[in-house]
Amino acid sequence: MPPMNPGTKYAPYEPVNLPNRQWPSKVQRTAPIWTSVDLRDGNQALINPMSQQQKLRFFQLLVHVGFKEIEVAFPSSSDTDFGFVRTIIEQKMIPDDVWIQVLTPAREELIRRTFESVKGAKNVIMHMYNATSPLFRNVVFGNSQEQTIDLAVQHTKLVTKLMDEYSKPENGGTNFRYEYSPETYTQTELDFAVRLCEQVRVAYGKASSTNKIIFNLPATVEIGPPNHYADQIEYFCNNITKREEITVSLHPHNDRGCAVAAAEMGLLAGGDRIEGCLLGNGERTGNVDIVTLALNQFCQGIQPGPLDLSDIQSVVDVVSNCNDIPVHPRHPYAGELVFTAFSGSHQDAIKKGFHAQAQRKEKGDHVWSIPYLPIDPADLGATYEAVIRVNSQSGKGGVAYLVAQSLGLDLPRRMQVAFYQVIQEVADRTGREMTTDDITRAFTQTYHVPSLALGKNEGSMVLKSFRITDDAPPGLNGDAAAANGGTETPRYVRFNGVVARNGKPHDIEGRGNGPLSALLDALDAAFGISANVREYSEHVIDRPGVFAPAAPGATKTKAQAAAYVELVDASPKAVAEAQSATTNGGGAVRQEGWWGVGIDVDITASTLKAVLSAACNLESKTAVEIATKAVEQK
Ligand SMILES: CC(=O)SCCNC(=O)CCNC(=O)[C@H](O)C(C)(C)COP(=O)(O)OP(=O)(O)OC[C@H]1O[C@@H](n2cnc3c(N)ncnc32)[C@H](O)[C@@H]1OP(=O)(O)O
Ligand SMILES: CC(C)C(=O)C(=O)O
Ligand SMILES: [Mg+2]
Repeated sequence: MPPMNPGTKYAPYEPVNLPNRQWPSKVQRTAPIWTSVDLRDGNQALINPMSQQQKLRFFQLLVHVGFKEIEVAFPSSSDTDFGFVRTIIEQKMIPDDVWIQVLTPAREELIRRTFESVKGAKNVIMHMYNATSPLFRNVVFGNSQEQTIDLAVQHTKLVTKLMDEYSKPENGGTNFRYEYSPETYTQTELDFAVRLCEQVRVAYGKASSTNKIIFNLPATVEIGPPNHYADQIEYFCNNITKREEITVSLHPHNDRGCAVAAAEMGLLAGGDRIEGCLLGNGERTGNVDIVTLALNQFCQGIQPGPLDLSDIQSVVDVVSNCNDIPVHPRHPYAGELVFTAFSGSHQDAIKKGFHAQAQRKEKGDHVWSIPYLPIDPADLGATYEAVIRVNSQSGKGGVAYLVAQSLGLDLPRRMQVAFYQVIQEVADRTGREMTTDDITRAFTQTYHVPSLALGKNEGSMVLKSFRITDDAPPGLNGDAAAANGGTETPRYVRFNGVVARNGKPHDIEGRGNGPLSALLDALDAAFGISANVREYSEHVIDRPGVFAPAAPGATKTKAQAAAYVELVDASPKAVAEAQSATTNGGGAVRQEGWWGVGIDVDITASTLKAVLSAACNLESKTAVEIATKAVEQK
């Protein structure tokens, strides 16, 4: 069968003749009026429309989020909808500054029923619609253009009359505004739609600059690209008279997946107001998603009016529960995975971005600028925990970021590589994502860092006590330093200490030009562990985390220091092997290094502990096994 030719089946949209269009060079600087239609358009699209209880819960969320206009029902459709409107009015659940909106078709009995439903409410937007496109005129109503205008005009006059009645104090004293929707606006001839709205405005007779009539221009079905919608809105704004008495409202649906873009371009084209649903529920592919729209504005530095989405998880919970539709994990801003980077290069950039941002902040620059994160997750109530997650696609940057976040440790770059290799191996062996908890446990166990929170693994050699004393041949240390200006002099020290080896205490002793080399000398003498230091660094732990509270025995006021040491095996056997590998390989072969970490309030003690931690790993060469066990034993 030959492939179907869509050109014979589907008609393209009709471009708008708008040679001097202005909207493409405009920039949005203010928030529109936001109107939620979750409880009407969203509700009518559900497999099971919401119960009274669910509608109440949803309504409370909408009020809490800050909506001042809420389409609460299609009251003539069912007892549930009618009853819901009565409940929120009679139980005084509508804040004084909130306008409820109710939708009715242009049918007399349904309009009357709709007015009955809102009796006694303080502020009501009465919303009437009829479809206006040729397809609907011909197929659904069998109406000409003039008959369609007549339908809208006659029923608008009825609306005006009923508004007069229901606004009398004895009938409830309601304040009314009128909204009219030429349903299927985007498929209607534009000049006809404008002519129709002009006549509706005249029939309404109450529009003024302080009581604007709302013309809601729906993309009932999204049939063209977003620039087409914008052209249609700009055309309407240019051609309707008394623009100052009109609120132009946008009501995009998402059939082509472009509702957010259509709304944004429609605002540039002159729209004042948006009707949409939280997280994009609604007929077929949904109404425009107000969460996305509002947060798109927020991260352009625009306060999205009264809307407060700083607790996005509550929004997700209520919306998905009431609609009984889950939120996609990649839904903009709200999905579970939208702040998460698994891949190594993204993690590396994010980690560097956070570091640079902290430095800029110290200089008073607070502007958010982090690679791959268009918005600060904290602004939506999300934790940074979600930002970086580690699996087999992750790199050293991500692992180091999690260690820094959970333990407050800034690993030296080459140690990041070493620990990353351990974690990669563990991820491959276990075949699953490494959680922050997994990585934290693996780290503390691999480097033998005892922690109150994470239990003990002190390794096979534990420092119990120590003393460092000057041990210079006569004339060196202080004397020689004084003699040559106090700068270049080697300083000889003696280490005396007790190290428990596999639980058994040993008095050990050594000499060197500093505490670190003196301890290495002692380890060689006592246990035959011969090693050289390749890298050493230290820092104060100044971030909240597992090690921020003082360790047992530490004074509360003194911060802990972290020391990192990399040792290489200096035994004659290892040195000979390295030499022969270099000779046979034709180039310098870098010997494997073994890292250790020490944490203590005393900087010398943290250094000595780091040496012992590295020495344990050098001796046992089982870092990956230890880490795997730590993860699996959880
Ligand atoms: C794009 C939108 O979202 S529009 C909103 C749509 N939402 C809903 O329809 C949800 C609630 N609706 C309902 O509960 C029902 O449809 C009701 C109660 C409004 C009406 O029910 P029914 O009287 O059984 O009519 P039904 O739903 O079949 O509507 C079709 C009739 O209404 C007419 N009609 C449709 N839209 C309109 C309108 N906007 N104004 C006037 N008449 C209309 C049709 O021409 C048709 O008339 P006919 O029976 O003489 O041929
Ligand atoms: C009732 C109207 C505004 C509507 O929901 C639509 O056209 O999509
Ligand atoms: Mg709609």
